[in-house]
Amino acid sequence: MTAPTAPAHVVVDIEGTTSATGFITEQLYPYSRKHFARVIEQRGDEAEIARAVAAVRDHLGDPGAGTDVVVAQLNGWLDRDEKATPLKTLQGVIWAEGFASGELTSHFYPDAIPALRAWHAAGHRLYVYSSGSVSAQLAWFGHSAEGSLLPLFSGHFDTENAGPKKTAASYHAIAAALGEDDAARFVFFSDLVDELDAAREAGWHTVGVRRAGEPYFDRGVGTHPETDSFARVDLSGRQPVVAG
Ligand SMILES: CSCCC(=O)C(=O)COP(=O)(O)O
Ligand SMILES: [Mg+2]
Repeated sequence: MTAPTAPAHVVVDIEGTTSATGFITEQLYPYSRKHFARVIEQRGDEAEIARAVAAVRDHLGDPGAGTDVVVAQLNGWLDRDEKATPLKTLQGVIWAEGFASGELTSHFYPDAIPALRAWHAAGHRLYVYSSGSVSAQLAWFGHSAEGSLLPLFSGHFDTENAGPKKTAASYHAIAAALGEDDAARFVFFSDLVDELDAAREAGWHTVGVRRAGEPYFDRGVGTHPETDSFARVDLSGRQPVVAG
């Protein structure tokens, strides 16, 4: 029998975990709202955009829905902060434009980047699993105040390539995509207890990130190990340890 080893795959959520939800809802959400119609009209032939628009029309049960109807649906999801995959896909495309032009920069809690760098330097492989689309993730991590963090990451997962975050099957899908048979080699960081429960059900280690001022702070993280900072998390042992 081989001895259990330290978690090798560190998977992080974005909103409420590496980054402030308020920054995303106050800066990125209005930016996407402003550009939905233009992107659909001007770039609607691109495969990713066409797929997302078709998914909105499917949802509406109206294959001929015009741009105004599609945009109304997108804005409705945005108003309710529903993490619908077509909304997230189109936001990702729009935000990528904003980051590329310099209109947007990403936000990270002060402890996040040093910890990500340290875990990467210690040999852990880092991944993102977020409701934000892979395009959005690439733009976000590619444009931090400290430059691109993308070299730290070995892969990106979203609700399109892995599935919904509150379902254990999605965590199994990520492990399968990475060719990792041992679920205990994963540790997932999130601010949302339902996501942590799903990861735990799949056999992963979990760390609940509970930062003051975040929307899910009062809800707590159930029985998952809890931290208010990445700096308190030690990943050198068989399971993550949060310093008291
Ligand atoms: C810049 S990435 C996009 C953030 C976003 O739209 C989102 O829904 C993130 O949610 P999560 O908590 O799953 O990271
Ligand atoms: Mg989150």
